[in-house]
Amino acid sequence: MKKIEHIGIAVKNLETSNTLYETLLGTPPYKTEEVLSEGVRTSFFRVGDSKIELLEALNDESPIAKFLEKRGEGVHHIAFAVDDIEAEVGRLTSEGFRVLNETPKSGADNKRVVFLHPKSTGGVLVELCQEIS
Ligand SMILES: CC[C@@H](C(=O)O)C(=O)SCCNC(=O)CCNC(=O)[C@H](O)C(C)(C)COP(=O)(O)OP(=O)(O)OC[C@H]1O[C@@H](n2cnc3c(N)ncnc32)[C@H](O)[C@@H]1OP(=O)(O)O
Ligand SMILES: [Co+2]
Repeated sequence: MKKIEHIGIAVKNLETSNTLYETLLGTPPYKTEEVLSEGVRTSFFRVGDSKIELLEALNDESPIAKFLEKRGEGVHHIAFAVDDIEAEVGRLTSEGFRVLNETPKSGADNKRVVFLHPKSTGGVLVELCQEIS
């Protein structure tokens, strides 16, 4: 794992939270993107070498909608950058972690992503992401 690539935060309203985080971080979001396969609209803020990813649900089936209903707004996942996502999936599977999607899927901001179930990681949803070159 190279670094914390981003921290994902579930929000009810992206525009409202964009304003809040722009004031908090002193910088505007550098991009907004929809990832339809995840049912999310997301915006990204740079923080040093890492990022904050705000996530708004696009529909009721979105994992973000379910999370908001159960837990309310707040930290949803931590994403780690990796060089070789298939190798990391193999390593973590053999260590007993529960991988939610063994085949990487398309994420936001030009990444392939894999999630680990929070029940296998001490209650934190973990995302692995590899930059698409
Ligand atoms: C923008 C694209 C991409 C990127 O490029 O960065 C993203 O970040 S997309 C982000 C949204 N997508 C995902 O989250 C995909 C992976 N998530 C899932 O597959 C599911 O959300 C889940 C983690 C498997 C949970 O789904 P489900 O089992 O249907 O929900 P439950 O509510 O029943 O949860 C079961 C259990 O797990 C706890 N939980 C759920 N979400 C989280 C979480 N984010 N962090 C910590 N714990 C979580 C939940 O509370 C339940 O526990 P108990 O209440 O103790 O049973
Ligand atoms: Co993410």
